[in-house]
Amino acid sequence: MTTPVETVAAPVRASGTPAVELHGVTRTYRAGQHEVRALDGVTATFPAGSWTAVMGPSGSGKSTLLHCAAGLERVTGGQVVVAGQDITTATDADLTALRRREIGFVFQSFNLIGSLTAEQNVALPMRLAGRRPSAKDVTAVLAAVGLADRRKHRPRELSGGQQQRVAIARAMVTRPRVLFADEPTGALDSAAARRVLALLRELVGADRSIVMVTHDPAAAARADSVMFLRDGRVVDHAVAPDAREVAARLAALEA
Ligand SMILES: Nc1ncnc2c1ncn2[C@@H]1O[C@H](COP(=O)(O)OP(=O)(O)OP(=O)(O)O)[C@@H](O)[C@H]1O
Repeated sequence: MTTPVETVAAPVRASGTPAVELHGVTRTYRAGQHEVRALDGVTATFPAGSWTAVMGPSGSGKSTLLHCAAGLERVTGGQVVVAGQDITTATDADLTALRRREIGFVFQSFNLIGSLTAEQNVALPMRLAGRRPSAKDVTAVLAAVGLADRRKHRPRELSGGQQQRVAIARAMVTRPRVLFADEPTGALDSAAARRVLALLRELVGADRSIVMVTHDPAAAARADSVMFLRDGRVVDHAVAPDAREVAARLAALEA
């Protein structure tokens, strides 16, 4: 029996209102006759300005945690607070507004719109929020991810690593406080993955945090701290571990 660990990542730059707080969060799914407890009382704080990796064996609840923390899924019990706002009691309209204002999302499969150019993809979140995207802002974020010269390209005309950098630019353009990344390097070769991780490192700042699910110990080691899940519970936590330590702790959980 493992005792649940209450996690507080401790990056150097932590300050102010936490990016995300989870208080006793549970999420259950009904699968036929059975109930699956994907999250089982998770309490964790993700401070402002921190980069936290979330790891654990397959089925341990990583994606569920990310979706609940980002307000993409409702929790069954407990409380989720994003940028000081309790999203568990928010109306759908408030939640959508908060997500558009405070949250960016990057997925393993990039999720770009194939018929739109890089700059049109980047401008999309602002259009969805009913704001007129400024060409200057769009160009600036594409330049920040090293793709100013690819702004007219469509996703199929870009490499996987370039597509993921467009997806990161799209997530950045609204200047969200929290960037949630679900296996952002999972579909990339090691050189492209390194570039994406270096970009994420540049993004973490006084007011911006990253919560990243990954299976890759080398990717997790780029974060400020690593939270380990098993069976829907936080069972371990490491501050600034190297890749070998991450791999060893993960192997211990998978044993
Ligand atoms: N929509 C759903 N309906 C029923 N069960 C679900 C649903 N989504 C997730 N689960 C279950 O919840 C548990 C946690 O799933 P989750 O996808 O969060 O795990 P994970 O750690 O991200 O796994 P992986 O590393 O394999 O992606 C699993 O047992 C899974 O089968």
